[in-house]
Amino acid sequence: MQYKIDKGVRSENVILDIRDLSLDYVMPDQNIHAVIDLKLVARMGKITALVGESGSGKSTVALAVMGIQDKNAVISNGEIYLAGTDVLSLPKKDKRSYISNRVGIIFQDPIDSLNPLLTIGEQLVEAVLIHEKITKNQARTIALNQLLAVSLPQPEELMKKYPFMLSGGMCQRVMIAIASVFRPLLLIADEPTTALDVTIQAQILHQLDSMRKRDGTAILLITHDLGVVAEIADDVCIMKDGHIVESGTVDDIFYNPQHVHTRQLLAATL
Ligand SMILES: Nc1ncnc2c1ncn2[C@@H]1O[C@H](COP(=O)(O)OP(=O)(O)OP(=O)(O)O)[C@@H](O)[C@H]1O
Ligand code: NI
Repeated sequence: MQYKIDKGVRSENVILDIRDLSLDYVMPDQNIHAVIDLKLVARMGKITALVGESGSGKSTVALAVMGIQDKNAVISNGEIYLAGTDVLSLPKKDKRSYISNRVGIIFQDPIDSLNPLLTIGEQLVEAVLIHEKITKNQARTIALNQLLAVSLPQPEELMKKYPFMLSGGMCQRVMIAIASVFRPLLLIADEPTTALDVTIQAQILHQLDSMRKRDGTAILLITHDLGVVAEIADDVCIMKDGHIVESGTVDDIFYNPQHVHTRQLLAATL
């Protein structure tokens, strides 16, 4: 089967281009229209924020891009172009590796995302070895450098520790180190700072920003916190009830909001 490829998408530094995506959750008594005709673009070296209240469909979008949506999810329409190829048109056998070679993801609860039974070092080395054909020792060196890159002190000691021995903020940095180990084109961060206290939040956002600058990663930042958006995002998509009701640059959204829902969100933040 021929994949759907759009070369134009590639030339404009567009890493992710979601076109008219509709996704339903099929329930015994009804279908929930979780995503409706959604359009969203993420560009190389830019942070695109996907903002909306709880239940608006943000995580559903993230899972659909990763190809790991729940079993009862049905995509009824649309395309998800990742680096120029519509991942929805890829055969099942190619889809997982195509996506996982290009996209990293971090979730709200870093402690749950790490394996409690393996040390930080084991998990990082494993992540390196998935993507590179190198020796364990070489992978260890890369792992140590990754921990330094996310400003974690004493990486040698840290490698020997288990996740429960770390604070939430440290775990989230380890997750960023794991997600960035293969320099993904796109990083999806789903509420990455929600579970953390304010000073740690700022440090994690700083790590995402330096990943964007250093590697040119396109970042899709999912949040309901417009304060975070103002601080770090380039572009913003406002989501409500499965729709994008408004999108634009940070300045557009904050200084010239068009949609009543955007104004309500802004008013609630002040
Ligand atoms: N597997 C599922 N089956 C049925 N409904 C689901 C399923 N997963 C999510 N939903 C529903 O789909 C809608 C969108 O959920 P989603 O988790 O994408 O929202 P969200 O914007 O990420 O919310 P939050 O900010 O709380 O994380 C919600 O109404 C949710 O209850
Ligand atoms: Ni969510």
